[in-house]
Amino acid sequence: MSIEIANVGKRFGGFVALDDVSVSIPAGQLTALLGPSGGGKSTLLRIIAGLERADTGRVEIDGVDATNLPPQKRNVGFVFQHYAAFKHLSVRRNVAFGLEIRKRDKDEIRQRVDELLALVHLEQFADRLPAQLSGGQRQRMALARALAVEPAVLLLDEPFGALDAKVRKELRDWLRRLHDEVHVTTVFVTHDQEEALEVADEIVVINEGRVEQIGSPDQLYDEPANEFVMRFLGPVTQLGDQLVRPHDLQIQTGESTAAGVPGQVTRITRIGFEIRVDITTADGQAVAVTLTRNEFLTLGLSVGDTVHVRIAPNSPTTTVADHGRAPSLATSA
Ligand SMILES: Nc1ncnc2c1ncn2[C@@H]1O[C@H](COP(=O)(O)OP(=O)(O)OP(=O)(O)O)[C@@H](O)[C@H]1O
Repeated sequence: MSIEIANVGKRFGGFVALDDVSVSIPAGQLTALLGPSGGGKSTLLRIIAGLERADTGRVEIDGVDATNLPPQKRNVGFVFQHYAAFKHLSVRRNVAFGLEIRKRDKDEIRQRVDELLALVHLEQFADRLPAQLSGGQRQRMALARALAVEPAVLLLDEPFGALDAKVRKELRDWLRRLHDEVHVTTVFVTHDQEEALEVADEIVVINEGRVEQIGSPDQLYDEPANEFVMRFLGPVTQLGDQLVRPHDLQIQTGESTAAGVPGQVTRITRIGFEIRVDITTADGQAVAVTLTRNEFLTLGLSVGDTVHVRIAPNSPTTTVADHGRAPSLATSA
């Protein structure tokens, strides 16, 4: 089911948490709300769920005005970062909970829970207690429980936030596959740009209560709407007044290649399979370039070499208004 958020505003006392936010989420899509901490992502998710009231604006779910509907009338499933399972109930009973309180038929519940446990790959853990599961398994149980009542919309607030990097990555792949199978309209909150870029069909970048950009991962990466989006989605460096990704810079050596900005290599650092080359331009600007190992070896660079740096054709760039800003390699999040 589709979700339509129109001109939503929310204040906490004098603090503006959401400022005139409008987002259309088509049915069946996997959408990420991405942004820095405190930007308003969770508040927006809670407003969609009905756990929080918007001060202004409208929320429609499947074409129906849900702005004033209580959470239980919205047909949404919700999973938080720190999921509270019933500790004394087995995994099976936890997943069955929503169906039991809806007084569904016993056989129907059993069949549905079996299907769900298979879907989240927890069949062999059905009779364990939540405390006997790993963090990742517990999150999968939480998702099975949220899916049990067949919500029209699944809302996930940093569902993998508390887990270690490897498990997060596994669950990310798994969420993508699950979504491809089940196609329930899903909105998840994350502050991790890699997670959003890898998993989502569409990303809503939210910062300081406002939508900075909405687009597919490719659109955001290739056509960032502004400096904030460019910086937030990955490492950037600055050449002149242009903000650019370090791997979109080209280094040229030799006399005949005067195209580009002259500079001197100040440092060479190997980072895994990439090489980072720090260059100080003739104007004194510090620029970071990343090269593949092969590019680096072909160029045969050493510290102290004089080179020219230029932006590769068709690379995404944004113009930086503030020239005084630190031009070094910076990653957000
Ligand atoms: N109930 C509340 N009372 C007062 N302020 C609140 C309340 N809930 C949220 N806020 C404030 O509103 C802002 C947005 O919070 P929100 O949780 O939506 O951000 P977020 O983008 O989800 O951040 P995080 O990734 O840290 O969860 C924050 O500055 C927060 O302190």
